[in-house]
Amino acid sequence: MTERDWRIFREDFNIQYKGSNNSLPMRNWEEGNFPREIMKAIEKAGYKKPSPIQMAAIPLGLAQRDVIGVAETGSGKTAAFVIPMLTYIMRQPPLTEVTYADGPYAVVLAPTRELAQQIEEETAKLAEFTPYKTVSIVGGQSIEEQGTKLRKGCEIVIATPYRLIDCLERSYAVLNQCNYIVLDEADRMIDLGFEPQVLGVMEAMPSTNLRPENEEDEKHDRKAIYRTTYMFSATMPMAVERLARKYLRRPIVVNIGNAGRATDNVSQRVVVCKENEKANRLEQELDLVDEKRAIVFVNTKRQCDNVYGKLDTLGYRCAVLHGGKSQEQRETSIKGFRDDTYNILIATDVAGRGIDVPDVALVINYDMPNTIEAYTHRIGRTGRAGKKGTALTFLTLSDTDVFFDLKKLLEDSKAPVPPEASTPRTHML
Ligand SMILES: Nc1ncnc2c1ncn2[C@@H]1O[C@H](COP(=O)(O)OP(=O)(O)OP(=O)(O)O)[C@@H](O)[C@H]1O
Repeated sequence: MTERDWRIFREDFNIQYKGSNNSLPMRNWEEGNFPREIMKAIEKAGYKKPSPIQMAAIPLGLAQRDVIGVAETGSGKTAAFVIPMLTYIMRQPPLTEVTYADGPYAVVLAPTRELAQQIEEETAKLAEFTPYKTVSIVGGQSIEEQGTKLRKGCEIVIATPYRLIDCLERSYAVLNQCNYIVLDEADRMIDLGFEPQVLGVMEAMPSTNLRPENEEDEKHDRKAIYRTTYMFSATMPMAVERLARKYLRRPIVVNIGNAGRATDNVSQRVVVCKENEKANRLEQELDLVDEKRAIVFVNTKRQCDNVYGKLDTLGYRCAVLHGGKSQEQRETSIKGFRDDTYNILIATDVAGRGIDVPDVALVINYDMPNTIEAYTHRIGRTGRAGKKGTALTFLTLSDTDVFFDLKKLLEDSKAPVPPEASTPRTHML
């Protein structure tokens, strides 16, 4: 293809690069030249063709370039970093009883337990035909058991930052030969105050393989191993850019679509109402959705239990997901929502990020979140993998702080803006 053809190809898939990049997008899986074990897993997963973020980011990971990936929710970011990660590991000497002691070859950090476990499932799916072991290191489970699993050795660790730092400090984990790190939902990890722990993990990795500051000093030996850092998220605030400047070497920014914009597959509706009208409206909406899957987001654990109590009494098949529940209760809720034991999940923002349950038809913001980023991630739980979805938000006079950002996002998405939500804040007060 000519340069003009490539430009048209990038425009068709809304792929934008920033940084000195000489890798071309991967138009189909065959162009990735992956080991056959990985191709077999991709075929078994039913991934007919790569999604745009995979087309752009996978070739960069294969070339061991540092990548900042910014894409809409539900666009396939997980496979976009897992596939090059597995290919990188397959290029390393197989680990043995002895060399396992130097730790894993790769680490993936995620902000929440649920997202870490979902990444572990996607990794297990894609690594099915390889001999590689993955250990999940998240809170809410016994750290001693996790230490035992780590001592047995693994190629990949998927972790939440706080628990991994705890394991490093107790010498349950070492990262002496880890040259591949992924920071998924990086903005959320910073929001949650995990920056010190993320820095601690980066510092525990060998610095000998950092790509040189200037390109001329790069080794021109194709077999050279450089540390690869992948940073992914659907929004990219300043704090994350600062982290990238500190730890990534001449990263290539891959932007698919307009970062932070709600996906086009989600039709958004906003209803302005009073707090005491929400329960009735919720019932009306759930009756319309019939037995399809719906997620109802609320802002507090108390509200979560309150809405659950109302719906359970009315006979709805519903479950709750919030930080006040035990890890076992949270896993039961997610598992039951996946296997259709429940078709309604009532959740706080712990489920808002990165949770991927197929065929969620409706997301209801029973409470409007406090930030527009949280709104974007919540509604991204529907309209995934190219399917359509609906998001309905109840807005009250106590949400005026976010009216302006919401109105702008709705206008950008060409979604209807209720007249009450478009009046200036002073008037509302
Ligand atoms: N190439 C593909 N073809 C079809 N389906 C895919 C492909 N890649 C990933 N998927 C599926 O799409 C869904 C969304 O993938 P994933 O969870 O990685 O999205 P994401 O961009 O990480 O979303 P989030 O921002 O919520 O983390 C998953 O069910 C995954 O199995």
